[in-house]
Amino acid sequence: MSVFSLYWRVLGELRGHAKLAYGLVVANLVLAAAQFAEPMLFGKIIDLMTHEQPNGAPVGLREIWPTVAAWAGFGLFSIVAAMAVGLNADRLAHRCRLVVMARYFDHVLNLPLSFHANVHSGRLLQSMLEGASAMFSLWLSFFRENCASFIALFILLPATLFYNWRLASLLIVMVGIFYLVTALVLRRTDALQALVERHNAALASHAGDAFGNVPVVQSFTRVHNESQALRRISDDLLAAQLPVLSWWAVVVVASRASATMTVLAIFLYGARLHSEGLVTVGEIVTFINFATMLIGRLEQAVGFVNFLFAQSARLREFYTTLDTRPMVDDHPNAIDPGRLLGAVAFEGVSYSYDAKRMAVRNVSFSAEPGETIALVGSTGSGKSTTLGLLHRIFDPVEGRVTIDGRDIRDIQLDALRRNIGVVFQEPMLFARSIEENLRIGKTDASSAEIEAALELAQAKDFVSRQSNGLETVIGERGRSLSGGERQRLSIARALLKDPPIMVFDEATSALDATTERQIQKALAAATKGRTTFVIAHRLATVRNADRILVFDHGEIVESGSFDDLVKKGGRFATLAAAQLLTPESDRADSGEGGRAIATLGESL
Ligand SMILES: Nc1ncnc2c1ncn2[C@@H]1O[C@H](COP(=O)(O)OP(=O)(O)OP(=O)(O)O)[C@@H](O)[C@H]1O
Repeated sequence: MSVFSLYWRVLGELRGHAKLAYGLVVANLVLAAAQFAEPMLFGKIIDLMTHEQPNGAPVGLREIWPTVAAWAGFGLFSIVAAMAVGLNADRLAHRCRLVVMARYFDHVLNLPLSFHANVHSGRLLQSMLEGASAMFSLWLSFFRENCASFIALFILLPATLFYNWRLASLLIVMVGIFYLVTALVLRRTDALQALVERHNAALASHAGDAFGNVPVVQSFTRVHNESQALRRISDDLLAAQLPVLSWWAVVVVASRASATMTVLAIFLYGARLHSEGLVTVGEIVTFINFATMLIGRLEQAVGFVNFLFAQSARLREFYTTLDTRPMVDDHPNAIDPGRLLGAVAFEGVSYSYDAKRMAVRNVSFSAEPGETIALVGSTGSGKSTTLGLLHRIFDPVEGRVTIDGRDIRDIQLDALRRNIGVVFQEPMLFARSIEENLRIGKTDASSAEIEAALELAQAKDFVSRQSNGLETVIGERGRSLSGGERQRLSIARALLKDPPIMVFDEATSALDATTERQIQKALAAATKGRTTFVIAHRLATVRNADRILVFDHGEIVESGSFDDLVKKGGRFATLAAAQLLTPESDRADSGEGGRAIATLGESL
């Protein structure tokens, strides 16, 4: 998108307040005309004062006061009108800034997880704030300055030809030269400005990345290296920025020089025309005022173009996100089936992230309501992708997923997700109170329901130990809680939602043995009466699953109950042997993890 079509789109954002916006444009037109009338009336006053009366007496105040009064009237009107325009423009810009921010916020929250997997959340926040504030400045400058400048340059400047075409031609030549110099500088700086923006983005993303990984930076003693890397980017940024600044300095010098030259030319040419009786002194004064005013407008216009180019990368990034369409969307005939029973079937499902390699290939299985299905297999074998297809993070490229016999693409997305509770590997809690975090599962949950969910999730004790109980605010991503406490809260949250289908995506993999045992109890409660899918690396945790699906390279290579699979002596049996049947070697190999497995192995 070119810079000017970008600007056009930014102005188009005002369409929600079209009446006020058009009113401000008309007010600008009137204001620009009044500002042009002032020098003309001033020139008239000079002419009246220098015009001798027939009796040779000097012109008195009586002869000139109506013109002076009109001049003062226009001046006063301009001040009041400019104030009214400024105030309303300010209000409009503030209102619209909040509107576009809210639109961006809603849109980003609706974008699929596959989009969020590839974009840094800090970058999205920055883009929302910077994009909206760039728009705010552009709207404000449009109504306060650019609209009046546009009218002055394209309507009133040609109109001066009717006033005195000779002096008007000088003004037009000056504006023409100014335009050429600016266009040249824009051409020269276009590529450089793009480079500046690239370095700016690199600077922001490097800093964001480092801030997000402070523990790693400190423990790996990388502070110096990270600072050095930031300085290198800063040096590149400065190297690209300096030539751009030099070119814009050329514009400033050219504008000052052309201002002085134009005033001088009007003065000299005007003096010659005056000696030939072709202009009056008042007209010369009028045109000198015109020139000064136009130069002011041109300087404003250059400042604006410079600002627009500098903001273009931010605006593009803002609109790129806003234009990203969710890959999964509601089918026009999609329905809300209410609460589902939870009979899930995958029928020949395949999915590819990059349209080259299949992450999941021809996966078929079914689960009756209330059954527990475990997905196991080596890392990267397609387990999370398979379950992502169940709650429609993305849609299959082949095959279909059904619930209660209905293709999930025929179910409204909100309705589908209301029926599926997901406990993520990373608990993902909000920097809000424990209660607010739990209520995300069910906004209108009663105190008794909250208590019951906490009890089932084995979370009641630690919550009551918090300084403010349920009111305790748990910090960014729940950092003031331990990993196990966070995980139990996320299970309680899912339990409050009370969906017929539950998905546990490696919910216990990062926990110690004691916590894992507590969470196992919570999981057992959470799965009762629901169709449950569990991704697990520790096979002890899926001992009681109704069916285990063993994944390899995106395909199901074995399926059956724990005992059947162990008896079969295939891939699962090998994995189980490594984890459960040789606890001694595990103990030696993996310390605490080994002990956990051994303990669980014994309990099986
Ligand atoms: N967002 C993504 N973009 C591109 N490829 C992806 C993405 N997510 C996963 N993949 C690829 O798809 C394949 C399956 O990944 P998936 O996460 O489903 O495996 P997994 O069995 O759940 O692994 P793990 O046990 O390590 O979580 C892998 O090769 C992975 O690299």
